[in-house]
Amino acid sequence: MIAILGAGKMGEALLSGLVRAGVPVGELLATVRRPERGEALTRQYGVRVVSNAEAAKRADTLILAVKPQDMATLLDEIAPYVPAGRLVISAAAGITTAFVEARLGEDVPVVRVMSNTPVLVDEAMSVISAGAGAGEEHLKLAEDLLQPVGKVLRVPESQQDAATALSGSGPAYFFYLVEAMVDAGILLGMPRAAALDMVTQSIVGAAIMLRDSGEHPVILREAVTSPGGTTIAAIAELERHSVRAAFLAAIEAARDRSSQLAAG
Ligand SMILES: NC(=O)C1=CN([C@@H]2O[C@H](COP(=O)(O)OP(=O)(O)OC[C@H]3O[C@@H](n4cnc5c(N)ncnc54)[C@H](O)[C@@H]3O)[C@@H](O)[C@H]2O)C=CC1
Ligand SMILES: O=C(O)[C@@H]1CCC=N1
Repeated sequence: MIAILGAGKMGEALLSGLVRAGVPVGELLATVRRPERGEALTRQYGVRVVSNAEAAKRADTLILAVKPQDMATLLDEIAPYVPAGRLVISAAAGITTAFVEARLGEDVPVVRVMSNTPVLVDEAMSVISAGAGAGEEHLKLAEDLLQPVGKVLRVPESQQDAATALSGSGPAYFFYLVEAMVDAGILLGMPRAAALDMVTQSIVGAAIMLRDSGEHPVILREAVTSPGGTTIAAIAELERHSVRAAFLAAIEAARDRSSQLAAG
């Protein structure tokens, strides 16, 4: 039995992925704060919604998907019901495995995962790390759960805040870029729907080339950039506005914010 505690946006995305991956819905439990939310999840997926205490008692694997700020309260609530050896997977940004172990006991194996919303289309990037009490078998269990919904990478826990900043938040940067490019299309007099189509297909095509060609992004960009042409005119403006430096600073800020989240 697998329980998702705090089935909000990320929890529901993971839940839907597990269902698509063929986990029988009878093997899944969810917990929520608002009853209407629970009813909606049961209606859509047929999942049983239970209390945190019941989920902690019954499930072999607990996936914690509440906001970092709500994690201490949730852990204190379930601590009396989580027996030694139960696998706990924390999906919250910034929450360390030590934070979870300190509240559930050192004999509870904890795996920290940072996934992202493309889990909804089975294209997640999930980055996992083992806590002090978790071993190969626990990492393998977490991998087996996450592999059907995307790619899984193991990293040392010291790199989790960086992974959160890069791939956890990553989809938001691309959506932001798409918004900005569509605005540019509007500025040039393009209808919004057509602009969105052009930008979306360009980002999908570029992403697939990047993933499937094995080529370095610089090579792919150079192939688009003709001498004296249009692309270099645009790149010159991006450089003039320090867009590369802005990305470095932005992702560094996200990493720093992730490392502060456990403090509330
Ligand atoms: N949204 C995203 O792109 C990503 C989010 N995350 C992480 O996933 C976690 C959840 O984020 P979201 O899904 O965006 O937030 P959310 O607010 O949509 O989901 C959290 C859910 O937990 C519920 N909740 C809070 N306390 C509870 C309790 N004691 N018992 C039962 N349910 C409780 C809330 O009612 C809410 O529905 C966060 O820790 C975040 O850092 C990680 C990667 C990506
Ligand atoms: O913005 C956040 O804090 C969460 C973590 C990674 C993506 N969304």
